[in-house]
Amino acid sequence: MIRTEDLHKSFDGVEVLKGITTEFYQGKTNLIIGRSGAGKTVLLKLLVGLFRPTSGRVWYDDVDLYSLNKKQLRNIRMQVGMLFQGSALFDSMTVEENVRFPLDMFTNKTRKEKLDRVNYCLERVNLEGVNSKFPSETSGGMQKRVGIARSIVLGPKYLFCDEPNSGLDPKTSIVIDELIKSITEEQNITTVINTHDMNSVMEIGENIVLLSNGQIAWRGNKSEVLTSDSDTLRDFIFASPFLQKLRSTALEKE
Ligand SMILES: Nc1ncnc2c1ncn2[C@@H]1O[C@H](COP(=O)(O)OP(=O)(O)OP(=O)(O)O)[C@@H](O)[C@H]1O
Repeated sequence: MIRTEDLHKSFDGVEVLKGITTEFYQGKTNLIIGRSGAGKTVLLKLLVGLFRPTSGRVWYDDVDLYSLNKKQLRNIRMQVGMLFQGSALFDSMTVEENVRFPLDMFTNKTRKEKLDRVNYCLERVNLEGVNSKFPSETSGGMQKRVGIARSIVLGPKYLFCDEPNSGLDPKTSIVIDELIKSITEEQNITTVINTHDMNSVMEIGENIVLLSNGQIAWRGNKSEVLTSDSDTLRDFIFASPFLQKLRSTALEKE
């Protein structure tokens, strides 16, 4: 589990996060949602340790992230997988080399052990046999799956995904969402996903944190979305008249 405790973050005196206290559960897909500028990326960066909070704490289970020295931080980082927006693959490396990269960086495994692990992860994302292709020779959805294989190659306890569906069509997005959810469950990972995607909210929203103006405006799961009486949530999720009508119809049928 990851827990934040009264997290504040300011830039040049402007407060962007105003006291975030919440929990992200193990074995679940935890979603951070909210309008542009709400503070989602800043929160994700604080969770990963890319920014320091102005005040407050981030707990990885019983470890206080911002009290760690460099060596302890490196140990925690080895337990963290990251899936970046746009996949962030190295263009000059093959798929195999991309997925192997964290193993080369952080482990002393033999070449054979690394290859076995890479092949296992590629198989897990249904990409066996593409080892020698370059990212430019694969589709956006395949690149995303290579990114997922790379993010799980070290067997992370914690997985952070920044807009995993950006640039993907709705069907491929669902495939990626389902893949992240099933890997999260099967490997009991604490997965935190920053997303704008309403399909993701309704498909894999097991613990949803809605940020608005740097604060938590609502928290719940996908089945609570439809019936919530939070105005902020309703304005965000059911932004179009079409979706508002769909919601009213669903509520009438209850
Ligand atoms: N490094 C920074 N320095 C100064 N201000 C920043 C910095 N990073 C973010 N901000 C500000 O923090 C606020 C929240 O930004 P953030 O990127 O977290 O929003 P977001 O919810 O992720 O939006 P989007 O969905 O558009 O990515 C914005 O007003 C932004 O300008």
